[in-house]
Amino acid sequence: MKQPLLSVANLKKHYIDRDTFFARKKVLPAIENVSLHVDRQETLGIVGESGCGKSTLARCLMGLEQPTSGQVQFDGIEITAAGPELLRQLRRKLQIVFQDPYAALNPFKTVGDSIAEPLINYNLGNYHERQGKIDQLLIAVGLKSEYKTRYPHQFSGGQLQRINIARALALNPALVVCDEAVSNLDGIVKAQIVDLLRRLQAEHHISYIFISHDLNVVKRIADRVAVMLGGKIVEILPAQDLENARHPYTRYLLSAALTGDPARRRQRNKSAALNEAEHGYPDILTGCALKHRCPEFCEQCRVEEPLLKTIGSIHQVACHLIG
Ligand SMILES: Nc1ncnc2c1ncn2[C@@H]1O[C@H](COP(=O)(O)OP(=O)(O)OP(=O)(O)O)[C@@H](O)[C@H]1O
Repeated sequence: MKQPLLSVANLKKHYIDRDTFFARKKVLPAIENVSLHVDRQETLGIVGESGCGKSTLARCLMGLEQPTSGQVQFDGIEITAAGPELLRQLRRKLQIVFQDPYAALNPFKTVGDSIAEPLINYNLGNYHERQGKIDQLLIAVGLKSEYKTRYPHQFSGGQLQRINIARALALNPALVVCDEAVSNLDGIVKAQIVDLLRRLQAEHHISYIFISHDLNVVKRIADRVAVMLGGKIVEILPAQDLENARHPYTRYLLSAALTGDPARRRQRNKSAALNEAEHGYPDILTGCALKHRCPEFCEQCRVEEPLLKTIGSIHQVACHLIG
């Protein structure tokens, strides 16, 4: 059997919140027992609402943050046990694209200099070779090579994200983590960047971890989708099976993603009204919100007492969406 490019086993990250006034410590479990893998040239989508632990997971996978426990193996090498030099070498193959394309670039540097930065850090090529590589990268992401002398403020958000992608590709990575990389972009530009990522994947044989709170975008790019809730992965399923997902939280996310369709929205309003009449809660979250009335649901999504707070806020979001 082929070894996955990335495998994660029982990963946990707990933050400590120190209350200086009362000198007390509170443990904040950001991620809990996460296990997953990413194959070569595969895109794993990670979806979940704000605060569910997606970015913390990304930072732990990249070796940017030390997990509390668990293992992350990249290309057969244990990242969590790697020393600084090994980590530096591994990072060549592991890149990240962040949400805010402007903040990710130095406003005082030309975009050419920003793209050249990783090449200089790893001592790759001389000045002329690097200029050639910058030209190639800009063209690969659909921009003109002349743009390399311009500054970030001279570009649109979509163009800036293309520049960030070019920089992420400079070291020929095997895995790129896209952490809400298209969330700040408008509809058509978002779709163009997703298409660009897919083309680059085919051309450069890259794997992606594509993190987003937007299931519609994830469906467009991912081969498999991991659904996160309260720091845990509640299910991982092939993207083509999403519509038939059985897990109530995945169904809730699908339902929230459908709010743009007026017919579906009316249908949901009707079923929510029926459920509200019966249980006092909308259908999607009946089980979670009414834990004690529906233990079967809670067992299914492994909801524990501390998570009920998160569920409570999700419930409010759902009520809001249903209107
Ligand atoms: N450095 C930190 N110290 C303490 N708590 C943290 C820290 N970073 C994240 N957290 C907490 O961990 C939880 C998960 O945060 P995280 O940013 O990973 O969520 P997320 O799903 O990426 O959310 P968003 O989509 O809003 O960025 C949150 O409750 C957050 O407050």
